[in-house]
Amino acid sequence: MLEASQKRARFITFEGGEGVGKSTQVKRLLAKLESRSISAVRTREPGGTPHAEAIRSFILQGRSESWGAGAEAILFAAARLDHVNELVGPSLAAGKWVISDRFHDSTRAYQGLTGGVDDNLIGALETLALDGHAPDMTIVLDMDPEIAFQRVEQRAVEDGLVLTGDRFEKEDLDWHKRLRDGFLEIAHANPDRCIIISADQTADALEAEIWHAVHERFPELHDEHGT
Ligand SMILES: Nc1ncnc2c1ncn2[C@@H]1O[C@H](COP(=O)(O)OP(=O)(O)O)[C@@H](O)[C@H]1O
Ligand SMILES: Cc1cn([C@H]2C[C@H](O)[C@@H](COP(=O)(O)OP(=O)(O)O)O2)c(=O)[nH]c1=O
Repeated sequence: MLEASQKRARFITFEGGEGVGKSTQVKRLLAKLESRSISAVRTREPGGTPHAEAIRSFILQGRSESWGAGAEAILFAAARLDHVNELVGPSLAAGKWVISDRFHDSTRAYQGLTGGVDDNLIGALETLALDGHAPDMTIVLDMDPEIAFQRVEQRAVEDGLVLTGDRFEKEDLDWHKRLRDGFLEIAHANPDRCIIISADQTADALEAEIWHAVHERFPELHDEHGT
């Protein structure tokens, strides 16, 4: 029998470049947990709360682009602090698992490793914004950005949209390759928390691999909910 402390709600984040399938897999993992009667909430960054969504629109419309990567890192952290205080922390305290489409590793990868923001600033912002709520597990979806771009284009066609690209989707391929390396570097530096999974497989196969990894990581899923 597991101790009560081992049954606490878990915080799982998905990370990776644009179009690797994070949103798709966040939804699928949530459905899987709910089908096992585990209460869970789906959220995203930047965003998740009204204040954080306001910061999201501001940044993704490109309005802070000229402020530089350091100021943008602070804006993402401000959004994160609100998200953690208003949604992540209270949900976990209420016993709900939280599954987030991006979290603090995105600031480290985009603004830090790719954008050149000093590691000390990134580290200080993490301490402030996380307020002790580091994820229990981070799934890094890894894929060649060229293939991911094709997916993003396809998504735009399916949605009947003209692909204009937001603030970061507009960066060139070399930038996205550096970003990919950044996420891999973060995952290798945090092997207890992060798992790297190849996103270059069907959504069903990816869902199965992710569930296997989550199931393996959290013993409480074996005890009460089976596979
Ligand atoms: N495993 C997959 N194989 C092929 N296409 C996928 C896969 N997962 C998602 N897609 C499609 O690729 C596009 C981007 O997926 P999405 O989940 O929105 O990625 P992200 O959240 O990482 O930007 C969508 O059109 C989605 O339907
Ligand atoms: C959370 C976060 C996101 N971002 C970027 C990554 C994405 O380009 C954008 C979020 O837009 P989003 O539409 O969620 O991108 P995707 O579909 O690829 O997940 O913001 C940062 O640069 N820093 C951060 O801390």
